[in-house]
Amino acid sequence: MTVTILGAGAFGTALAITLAQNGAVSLWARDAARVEEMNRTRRNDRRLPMAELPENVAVTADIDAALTETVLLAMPMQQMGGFLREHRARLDGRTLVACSKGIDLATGHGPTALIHATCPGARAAILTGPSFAADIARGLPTALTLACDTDDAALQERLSTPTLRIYRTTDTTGAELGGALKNVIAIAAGVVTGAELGDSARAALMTRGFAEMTRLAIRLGARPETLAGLSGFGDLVLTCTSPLSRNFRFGQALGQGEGFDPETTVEGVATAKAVVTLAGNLGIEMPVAEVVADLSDHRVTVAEAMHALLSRPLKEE
Ligand SMILES: NC(=O)C1=CN([C@@H]2O[C@H](COP(=O)(O)OP(=O)(O)OC[C@H]3O[C@@H](n4cnc5c(N)ncnc54)[C@H](O)[C@@H]3O)[C@@H](O)[C@H]2O)C=CC1
Ligand SMILES: O=C(CO)COP(=O)(O)O
Repeated sequence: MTVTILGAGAFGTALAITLAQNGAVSLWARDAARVEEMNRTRRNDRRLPMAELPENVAVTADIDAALTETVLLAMPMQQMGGFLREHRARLDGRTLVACSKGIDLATGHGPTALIHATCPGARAAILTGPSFAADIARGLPTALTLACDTDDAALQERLSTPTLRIYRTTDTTGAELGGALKNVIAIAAGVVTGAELGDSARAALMTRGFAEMTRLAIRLGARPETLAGLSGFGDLVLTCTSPLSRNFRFGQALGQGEGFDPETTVEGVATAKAVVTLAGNLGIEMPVAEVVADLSDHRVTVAEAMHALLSRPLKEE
C-alpha cells in the first residue's frame, strides 16, 4: 500500500480514486456494513454517487490492517479531535495529512495544531485548496496545497497524480486558516445569492471576507502569499461561486429562509463560531464571520445582518 485514507466520505473516496493511479490505497471506514456495501458495489453511493472504485483501492473497517506510514485524515473537523485521541497509540510515528477544513471548536486549533496537540509523536501536514470531491473523482484537473512544517518533496510527489497537481509550502498556519475561513465567507456568499442581493454584493463580501481572513491569519503567524494562493484565495473563489459547495448551498438556504439537511457536512458553521471567539480574544475585527455565526444560529435575520455590515463606521480600505 502507498497511502492510507481514514474516512470514506466524499473527499476520502475521491482521494482514494485519484491516488490509486500511483499504487494500492487503503480506504478505512468505521462502519462495517458500509464497508461491505462499498466492496460489493465498488462505489460509495451515499457520499460520492457515480464514482467507481478502482480495483487497487482496498476498503476495510480494520484500521490496523489499513495503516501505512502516510495517513490521510478525511473526516469532518469537529470529529478529528475525538478520533485522534481514540487512535493516538496506533498513529504514533506516522505522517498524518489532515484533509479537513475548519477550526476545532473545543480547542481553537486548526487541523495540524490539533494533530501536534493530540498525537505529539506523529508528523503533521495538511492537504487543502480548491477541489470538489466529484471533480477529483472524475479525473478533472485540480491543484492543491500541501503544507508541512518541514519541507517534504517526497510527500508532495507521493500525493500528486496525473490529474492532481500538488504545490508545497511550510506555512501550515496559512494553509489551514485559508481553508477554514473561506467556508465562512462561502456561507455569506450563499446568503447573498439566496436572498437575491446581487452579484455586486457578493463580490464586495468576497473581497472584504478575504481581507478579514488575511488579517486573522497574519496575526496568527501566516504568510500573506499563502492566503493569496490556492488554499486561501483559490478556494475562496471556488466555494463562493459554485452551487457544488455545501457551505455555499447552506448559505443559499439561509438566504431563502429554507431549512438544510442536517446530515450534510457544512464546516463553516462551527468555524464561524470558533473564529468569533478567537478573533474576540485577539481583538481582531471579523464582521463577516460574526454575521455568519449569528445567521447560522438564527439570532439575526438577513435584513439585520445586511444592516449590521452596511452601517459599520466608514474607513480606509
Ligand atoms: N467534499 C469535498 O469536495 C471536499 C471536502 N473537504 C474536506 O474534507 C473533510 C471531510 O469532508 P467530506 O468527505 O466531504 O464529508 P462527508 O460528509 O462526505 O464524509 C465525512 C465522513 O467522515 C466519516 N466520519 C465522521 N466521523 C468520523 C469518525 N469519528 N471516525 C471516522 N470517520 C468519521 C463519516 O462517516 C463520513 O463518511 C471536511 O473537512 C471537508 O471540508 C476538502 C476538500 C473537498
Ligand atoms: O472545500 C471544498 C472545495 O475546495 C468543498 O466545499 P464544501 O465543503 O463547501 O462542499
